Amino acid sequence: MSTKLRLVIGSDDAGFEYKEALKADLEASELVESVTDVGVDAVSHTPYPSVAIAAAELIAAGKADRALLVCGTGLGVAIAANKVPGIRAVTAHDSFSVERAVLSNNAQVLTFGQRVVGLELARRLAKEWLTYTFDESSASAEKVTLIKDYEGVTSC
Ligand SMILES: O=C[C@H](O)[C@H](O)COP(=O)(O)O
Repeated sequence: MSTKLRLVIGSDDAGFEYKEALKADLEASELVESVTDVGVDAVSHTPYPSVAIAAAELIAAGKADRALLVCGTGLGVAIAANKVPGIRAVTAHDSFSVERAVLSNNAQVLTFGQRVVGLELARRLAKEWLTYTFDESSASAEKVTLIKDYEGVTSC
């Protein structure tokens, strides 16, 4: 079985430039199997909740492993993605939080704010994000299970 990641990437208009730059980086990574772009493109103006929910639903359906989403702050896409059952989405603009988002929280969705973080830092954080894998036997796993139990979703 391949251990490479099936990724989804998306943004609203406010995150479009970063989304395009990050997409190119992810597509070039040897840790990535595929990158599915759920928009926006250069002409569409889909609002951030629609993009984030579309991305999160691909993960919830088992069609992707993780998503990287960008809006103005990273907050709106995280809020929207978290409405999809089984999804854990976080905004993180520092290296330690990105690490813990995976290793502590088993978050499948990472979000950035184009109006908050510099592009080169976002690119570096995304690169680091790919290297982490949640350990189901870790002490963190039972805490994540409490979240799953509350939701009543076991598939994600
Ligand atoms: O969280 C929302 C995002 O930052 C979005 O890109 C901008 O939203 P707004 O236009 O409602 O401020």
